[in-house]
Amino acid sequence: MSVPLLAIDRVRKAFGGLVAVNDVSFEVAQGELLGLIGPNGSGKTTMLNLISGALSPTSGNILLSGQPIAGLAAHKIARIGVARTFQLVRVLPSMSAVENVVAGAVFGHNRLWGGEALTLARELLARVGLKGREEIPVAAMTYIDQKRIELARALASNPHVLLLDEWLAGLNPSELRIGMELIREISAQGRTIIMVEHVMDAIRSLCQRCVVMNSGTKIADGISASVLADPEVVRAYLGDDDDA
Ligand SMILES: Nc1ncnc2c1ncn2[C@@H]1O[C@H](COP(=O)(O)OP(=O)(O)OP(=O)(O)O)[C@@H](O)[C@H]1O
Repeated sequence: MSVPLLAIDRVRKAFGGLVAVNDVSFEVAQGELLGLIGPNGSGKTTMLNLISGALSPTSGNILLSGQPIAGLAAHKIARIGVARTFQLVRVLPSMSAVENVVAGAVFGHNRLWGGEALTLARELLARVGLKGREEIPVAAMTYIDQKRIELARALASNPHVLLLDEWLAGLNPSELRIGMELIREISAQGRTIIMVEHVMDAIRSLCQRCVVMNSGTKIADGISASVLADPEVVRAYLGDDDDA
């Protein structure tokens, strides 16, 4: 059997007495676009923080192409090939769009410098729909454009795995369509993606498979259409602010 690109193996994260991630295991295949869903506070962002190295697990293993990465510093994991976007966009506001993306190329897995980094940054900005706006300071750009920049910056490191933390949140309906199309395109180019998302239409339409967490525990893992119809999953969401 071939090694999965990413293996989460009985990963646990406790904050004092609160178990935010409770012995969760799942695998992600090369090229897969996996949805990671669950009600508010179910442990999704904590899981992304464990994969990207912002947090160390209390126990369990995380393997990227068979190599253990759990507990390594975030910058090391970035170099090995994991990039992410954040729930609240994190861009460098005083810098231009292209400078932000160059930063991703310089510090990530790819590590390009100078002209090469600049060329890649311009290509990626065009790909996310920002051609002609490369030199504008990020602070002067709209929210969706800042999200595009953050995505381009993550892609600039040419990551093996791209983690999207509610990348579609806060977009209006027409921006949402554009955003979904962009994720679809990036996935079609073969990039492996885990997307944490509350927009269920996006999960249904983009992710063939999804993993569901509730109170830190994995409660479902499978084909999105059947997982979303699973009574336990529906129950987990009842009473939650699912804005889908
Ligand atoms: N650094 C931390 N210290 C203490 N508790 C934390 C920390 N980070 C997360 N938690 C707690 O862990 C639980 C899971 O939080 P997490 O942010 O992972 O959930 P989530 O599924 O991403 O939620 P949402 O959909 O609302 O973003 C919550 O109870 C949260 O309060």
